Amino acid sequence: MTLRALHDAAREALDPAHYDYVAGGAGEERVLAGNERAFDRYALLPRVLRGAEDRDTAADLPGARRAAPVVVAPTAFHRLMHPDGERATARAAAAEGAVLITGTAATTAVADVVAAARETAPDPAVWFQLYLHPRPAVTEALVRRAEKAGCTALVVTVDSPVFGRHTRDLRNGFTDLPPGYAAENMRDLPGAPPGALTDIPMSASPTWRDFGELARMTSLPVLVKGVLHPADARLAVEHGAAGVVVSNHGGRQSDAVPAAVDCLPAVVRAVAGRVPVLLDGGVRRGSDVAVALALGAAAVGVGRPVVWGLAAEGEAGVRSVLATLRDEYDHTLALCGGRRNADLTEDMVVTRDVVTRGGTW
Ligand SMILES: Cc1cc2nc3c(=O)[nH]c(=O)nc-3n(C[C@H](O)[C@H](O)[C@H](O)COP(=O)(O)O)c2cc1C
Ligand SMILES: CC(C)CC(=O)C(=O)O
Repeated sequence: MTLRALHDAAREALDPAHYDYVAGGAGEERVLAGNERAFDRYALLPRVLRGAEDRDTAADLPGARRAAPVVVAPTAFHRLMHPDGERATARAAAAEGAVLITGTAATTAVADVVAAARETAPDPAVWFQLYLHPRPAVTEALVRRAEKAGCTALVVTVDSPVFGRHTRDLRNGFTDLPPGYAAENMRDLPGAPPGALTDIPMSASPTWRDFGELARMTSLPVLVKGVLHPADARLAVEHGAAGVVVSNHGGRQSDAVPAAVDCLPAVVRAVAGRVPVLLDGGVRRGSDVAVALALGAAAVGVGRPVVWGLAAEGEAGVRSVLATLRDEYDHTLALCGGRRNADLTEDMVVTRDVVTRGGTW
């Protein structure tokens, strides 16, 4: 099934309020729409006669050597989308050699997510996404939980000092998990009530100093997710980040920010090769992956398409999304005359209006 067909099947399968939770964004959903539209503006200028055989698309990421360049971005509540929930997503990602970022808002505990991944592959890469909790003891407990489970990296989301205003959720009255579901990673934490959406901490107070403390409390690599400004990318590296994820949270936080991919080149320049830069938001085809990699990303994250695959067909649906993007990307790489991700360079990305105007670039 194509990604579009999986989306349509997911819409059929899901409770409309749950569909809207995934599909929707903040405010008027301008950023949500803009993330995808931004990719439409870019075109790839191939190089020819370079030899495009024996392609190898593996990426070296923190805590994930030779991973697929397409990473599963953290998305909440997989058991609402399919009875097999995060376990299905974990098995699919492991089978496809993709990093899975599971998060604090998962409806399956991180130890069970890693165990499911290990049923499929001997050495899967599962990263754990968290927020900086107002109580440092809770943040630390989450870190230890992820370490004990066998996660190979942590991802701290920094674009959510407050919850996003998801217009559709407010309209549908979807403001918390239904009875019978919980954010399982929030159970039995020091001083934290168990598992409701509102227990998932989004403190307005953390600073780079708090991030630095977190990075020092663990030997795992710690990435920062939700950076758009190049100065913040520089600060992230200075405070010990092992990677930077350029992201506007899929248009679910501010509805006034630029498209994620449009922020990528400046962040790549600011980071200057010191750590890998990842990008998520609006990646829907292999050529989007190629554009992001050419603009300097080491890998991309996909959010909604993975959830559509899960809702439509469980583990097989997620595998199909990851395999489709991988195959399309590999094909695009060949058509660009490339054998390695690094063969895609910034000069090969042009904006379509520049081409049509016949201008110089
Ligand atoms: C349903 C849903 C839930 C999400 N939950 C989280 C989360 O718990 N933590 C987080 O850092 N990002 C979360 N995100 C944002 C994604 O990690 C990612 O940034 C975004 O989905 C990328 O855009 P895309 O959906 O266009 O691929 C969520 C996104 C969606 C769609
Ligand atoms: C439970 C939320 C923290 C999940 C989230 O980040 C989102 O819905 O965008």
